[in-house]
Amino acid sequence: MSDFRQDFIRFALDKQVLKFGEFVTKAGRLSPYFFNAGLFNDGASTLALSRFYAKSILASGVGFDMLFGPAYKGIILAAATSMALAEEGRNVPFAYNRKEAKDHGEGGTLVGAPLKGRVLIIDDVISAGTSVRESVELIRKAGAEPAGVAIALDRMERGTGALSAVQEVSQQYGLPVVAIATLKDLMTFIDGSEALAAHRAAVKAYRDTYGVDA
Ligand SMILES: O=P(O)(O)OC[C@H]1O[C@H](OP(=O)(O)OP(=O)(O)O)[C@H](O)[C@@H]1O
Ligand SMILES: O=C(O)c1cc(=O)[nH]c(=O)[nH]1
Repeated sequence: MSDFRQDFIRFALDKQVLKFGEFVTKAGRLSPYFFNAGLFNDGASTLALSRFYAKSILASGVGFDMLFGPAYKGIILAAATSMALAEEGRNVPFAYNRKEAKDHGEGGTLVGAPLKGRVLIIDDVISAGTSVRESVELIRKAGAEPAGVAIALDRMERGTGALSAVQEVSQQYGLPVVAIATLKDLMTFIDGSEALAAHRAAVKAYRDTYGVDA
C-alpha cells in the first residue's frame, strides 16, 4: 500500500469518519465499519481531505480538464479538490448541480464553470451508482465527456450481481474509478495495528460474505 493510502485511513480513523461497530448500509447489510464523509466538517480536515483526493487523482494518471461534484456532498468535494489541485500546479475549473432546478435569476441546475472537455466526477462513495449515473447524463447532455470518478473509499462489495457497484460503473460507462483507499487498504491497515486487532475477524467475515476481488 502506498503511503498516502495508509495515511488516509489513519486520518479517517482519527477524525472518526471511519468507525468500527455495527452499521446498516444503504443496501441493508450489517457492516462492521462505516465511512461517514459528512464528518470531515472543518477547515483543517477538509483541506487535508482535498489533498488526499488530489494525490490519488494525480497518482492515477487519469486525464481530465475539469471537475464535477454532484449535490450535495460532491459540491464541497469538487471545490476543495480544485484548490488542492491548484496547489499542485493543476488549476482546473469545477462545476456542480442543484438537486432542484432554480426558476429565477440564472435558473437551471448547473452552477460553476461550463461543462466541457473531459469531466472528472468527484464524490465520497459509490453505493448503488445512482449519483454517478445522473452525473454522467448531465455531463453528456451538456456536450462534455465523463472522464472518470474519484471517490474516497471503495468498499469493494458486490452490488446486486457479481460485480461491485464501482466495477459496474467502470464497466457500464468505460470510466476509471479512482479511490483514495479501498477495503483492501483498510484490511492491510487493520493487520498492522494491534489497537484494531479486535475488528479484524468481523471485517474479514464481512468481506468474505459481500466482497469482490480487487
Ligand atoms: O451510488 P449512490 O447509490 O448514488 O450512493 C452514493 C451517493 O449517495 C450519497 O449522496 P446522496 O445522494 O445521499 O446525497 P447527499 O450528497 O446530498 O448526501 C453520496 O454522497 C453519493 O453521492
Ligand atoms: O453503503 C452505504 O450506504 C455507505 C457505506 C459507507 O461506508 N459510507 C456511506 O456513506 N455509505
